Amino acid sequence: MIELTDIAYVRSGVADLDRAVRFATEVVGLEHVGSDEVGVAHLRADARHHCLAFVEGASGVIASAFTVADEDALALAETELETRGFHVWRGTAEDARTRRVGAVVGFDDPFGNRLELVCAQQSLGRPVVPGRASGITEFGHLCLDAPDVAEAHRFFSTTFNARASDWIGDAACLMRIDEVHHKLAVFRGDHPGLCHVNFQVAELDDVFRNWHHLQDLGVEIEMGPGRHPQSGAVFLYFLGPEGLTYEYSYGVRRITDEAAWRPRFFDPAERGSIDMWLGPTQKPITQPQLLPEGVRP
Ligand SMILES: O=C(O)c1cccc(O)c1O
Ligand SMILES: [Fe+2]
Repeated sequence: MIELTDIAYVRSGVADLDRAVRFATEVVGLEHVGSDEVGVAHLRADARHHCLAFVEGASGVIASAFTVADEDALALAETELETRGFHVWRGTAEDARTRRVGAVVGFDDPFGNRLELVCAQQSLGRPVVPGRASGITEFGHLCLDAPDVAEAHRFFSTTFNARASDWIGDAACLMRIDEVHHKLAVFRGDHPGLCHVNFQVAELDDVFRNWHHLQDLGVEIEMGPGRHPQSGAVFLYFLGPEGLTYEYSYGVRRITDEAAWRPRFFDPAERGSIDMWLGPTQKPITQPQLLPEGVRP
């Protein structure tokens, strides 16, 4: 089993690099880490050099990356994946440099998602310089699409140290690789892809301040503010350029007693299964006399 130590970055192709970078900095509140590289932009949320890299070219996710402990772990992972029948790409020194990692290997998961394993991801000592004070504290999780969520869980939990923290029927599986409720989620989708990238914010108020700010800017709010019953986080999903969905959330639970935790099974057909602030679907009251005094339908 390959031990993933953390999520590292998402690489995403963008047709309009400047627009994607402006949104990620001025709207989302990430830092654009300058470099001499042409056609690639590194976005920073925390101590990682970057957690999001936009690469000029065709729109769409290129790869989602996880860290392993060191070079030896990476070599073992490469061998393990090859033994399991995966074709493994070993990046060159330049591939590693543009990713700001010590070394990188890549492969396609059984569902067509390009995954990269890296070691020695560069950290930056200086404070993050956010493009806007959105309260982002860290890159929280990444969510992939796969046609069969149960199969995806089987893959990630047998090939790697991912454990199911909670299920939303056959629609989603939220998996942890450390104490955080989930760093990786898989949502059911007809095609491989990146469902969303999540950024944790410092305060509950940041979710709502960002909500107002995004509405003022005319950004499409996809869902929320709401509260996930799984991680307990208050969330807000919104749409960035070229189909990249961002999620702010605050208050993700940590699973500190590994032995005691049991995954829960939420029903995607239930309105509250992804947002516990949504009650059962209200049927319109057709008998006004049932309404409290002074309330009109
Ligand atoms: O945080 C969560 O619990 C969560 C649940 C469903 C979907 C998500 O994206 C989440 O982040
Ligand atoms: Fe999420």
